[in-house]
Amino acid sequence: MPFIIAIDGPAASGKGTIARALADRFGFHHLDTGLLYRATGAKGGDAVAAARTLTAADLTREGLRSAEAGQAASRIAAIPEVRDALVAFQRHFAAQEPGAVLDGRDIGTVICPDAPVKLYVVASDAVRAARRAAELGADPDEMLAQLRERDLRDSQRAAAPLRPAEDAVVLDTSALSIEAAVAAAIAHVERVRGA
Ligand SMILES: Nc1ncnc2c1ncn2[C@@H]1O[C@H](COP(=O)(O)OP(=O)(O)OP(=O)(O)O)[C@@H](O)[C@H]1O
Ligand SMILES: Nc1ccn([C@@H]2O[C@H](COP(=O)(O)O)[C@@H](O)[C@H]2O)c(=O)n1
Repeated sequence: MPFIIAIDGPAASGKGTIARALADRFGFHHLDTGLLYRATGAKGGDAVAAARTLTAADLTREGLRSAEAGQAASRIAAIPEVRDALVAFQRHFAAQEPGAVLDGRDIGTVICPDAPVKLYVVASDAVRAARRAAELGADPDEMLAQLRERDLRDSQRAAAPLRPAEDAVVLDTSALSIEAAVAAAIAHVERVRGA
């Protein structure tokens, strides 16, 4: 049976960084599920049709990591039919041997509710804005406003809102280096796997 690691949390909290490192460390597959929503939003037109016809090529479109693509993704991610269209792909991905790491907003709550490891990665608003500003070469105040707007929309939507699963372990990376955050995540996975 594949070992599934579900990682959720608000924007720029460090989910993807930790997810990639865990996949690397344990030899698991990794899926950044935010990319599915970014690619769907970037296709334009009818979002439900875009989600239903998403291809691998759509995921390589230029500009998907931009702040604008993140905002567009968050708007279409509130549409239940868009989310429904992306569920099967994510669950199929998660079923790969020897295991998979998926990061997003609803992995522990909706996509893989039985995952043995669920991490909910957080960091303070100011830290997240500073990290994203450095990453995109953007203004930290502008990033702060955008992150807050996106988090609010993601956590208040009716369909699969952003929230920790009841059995998720919260990892606050505000004061942690990337190395320290990854080490904490690896230690948790090893505890669960050894249990
Ligand atoms: N512990 C950390 N210390 C310093 N910088 C970090 C840390 N974790 C992540 N970063 C940096 O912060 C930025 C955001 O991290 P990352 O992309 O992993 O966040 P995310 O939660 O996956 O974001 P999103 O949900 O928007 O995809 C990246 O530039 C990353 O290198
Ligand atoms: N499982 C997920 C993943 C993402 N979203 C939405 O997509 C937006 C972009 O995600 P990033 O992780 O790439 O920043 C995000 O703000 C969510 O609205 C989602 O709903 N569920």
